[in-house]
Amino acid sequence: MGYEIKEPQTKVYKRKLFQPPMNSKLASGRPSAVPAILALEDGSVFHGVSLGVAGQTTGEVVFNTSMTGYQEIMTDPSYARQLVTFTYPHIGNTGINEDDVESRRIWVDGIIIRDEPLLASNWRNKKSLQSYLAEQNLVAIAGVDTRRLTRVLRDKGALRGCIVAGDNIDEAAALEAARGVEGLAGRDLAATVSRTEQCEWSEGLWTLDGPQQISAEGRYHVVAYDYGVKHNILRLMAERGCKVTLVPAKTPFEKAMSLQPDGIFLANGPGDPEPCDYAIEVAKQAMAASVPLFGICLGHQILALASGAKTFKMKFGHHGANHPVQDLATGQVQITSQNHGFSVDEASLPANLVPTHKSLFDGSLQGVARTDVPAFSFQGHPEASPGPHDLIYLFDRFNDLMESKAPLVRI
Ligand SMILES: NC(=O)CC[C@H](N)C(=O)O
Repeated sequence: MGYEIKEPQTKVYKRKLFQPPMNSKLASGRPSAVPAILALEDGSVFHGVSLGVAGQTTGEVVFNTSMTGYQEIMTDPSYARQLVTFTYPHIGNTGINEDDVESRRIWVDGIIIRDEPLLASNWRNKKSLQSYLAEQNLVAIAGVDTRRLTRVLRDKGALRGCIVAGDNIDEAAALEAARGVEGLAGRDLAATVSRTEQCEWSEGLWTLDGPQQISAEGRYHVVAYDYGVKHNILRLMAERGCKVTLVPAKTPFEKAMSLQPDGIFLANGPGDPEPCDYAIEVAKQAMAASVPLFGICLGHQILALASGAKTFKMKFGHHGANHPVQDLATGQVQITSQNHGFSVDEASLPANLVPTHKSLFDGSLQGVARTDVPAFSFQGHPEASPGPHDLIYLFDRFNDLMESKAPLVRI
C-alpha cells in the first residue's frame, strides 16, 4: 500500500473588476479638477482641490479631532464663522444621510479635509458630501496636509483664514482676505443663528424607523433659549418626558415666564458669550427668581457671566469627541464631546458658583453649579452628536432640578 502523491493543484484567481459595495455610490465619479487654496493670517498657504462650490470663504480656522460625525459637526450652529479642519483623514466616506443633522442647515463657513472622498458607502447614504456642499453653497478644500496644518494651529492658536476654490487663484489676495477676517472675540453671533419664531419641539431620539414623535404633554415644561441649539439636546429632553418650547435668543424673561416653564435651558451657540447681554440678563433674572436653570456650552458661559464670573478666549479651544473630564463630586473620569473656543475663568468664580467638572487635558473649568439657587451648567456637550454619551446623566439632573427646585450643591 502506498500513498498516491498528488500534484498540488493550481488555483486560478480571476481578476474581478472593482465593484462598489452594496448601497454605495461613487461620490463624485472622479477626482476634482478644480484647484483650491487655504491661506492663513500667518502667511501659510496650503494647496489642494475644491470639494464644494467655486468661490471664497473666510473665518477662524480651528481643528476638530472627532473620527465620526462630520454631518453633525457641519450642521452645529456653534461653528458659524469658523472653518473646520478635520484631523481624521476619511471625511465623506459614509456619504450624507437625512438623520444626522444637528440643525436645519450647514453653519460652518468652510471645511478643510485630507482625502477627497471618491466613494461613499453606508446603508443610510443618500448623497455624496460633494453634492451636499454644492447644494448648500459651501466652499471647501480637500487634499490638504491636515497634520501639518493642525501643528500650525496648535503652535500658534486658532488663526484667521481664507479658502479660495476655482481657476486663477490669487494667493496674495487670499492672504489679504485672511488677515482682514474679523476675529470672534467680542462678537455676538448667537442672535444671528437663532430661530426667529417660537416653536414646540416634539422629536425624540432616532430609531431604525426614523425619529420618534413625542407627545406634547410633558412631565416638565422647558423653555429653551435658542442661541444655536443642537437638535440632540432637544431630542434628549423630549425623550425624558419634557415638553420643550424653543424661543428666539432675544425673548425677554417675562415672555418666557408667561409660558409657565418648570425650567429654563440656555443653549450652545457661536461667538463670544460676553457681548450677549440679552442672554446674560435672562439668566440673571431666572436665577433671581429661582427658576431651575441648565446651560450647555455657550449657555454655561452665559450662566457663569450672569453669576459674576469672567470668560476668556482660549488658544485653540476644544473641538473633538474624546476629551477626558473629571466629575469633581465623584472623582469619575468621563469622556466627552467638546466644541468651544472660550472658557470660564475659574479664578473669577464668585463664592456661590462652584466647579463641578474639570478638563483633564488642560485643567480648564468644565462645569459649575450655584449653591444658592437651582442652576448648573456644562462646558462640553453631554448630548454628544458626535461623541460619547458619558455625560447624558446631566439631562436627568435637570429633570431632578425641576422636580426639587433646590440648589444642586449646598455648602
Ligand atoms: N458650542 C458652543 O456653544 C460654543 C460656545 C462659544 N461660542 C465658544 O466658542 O466657546
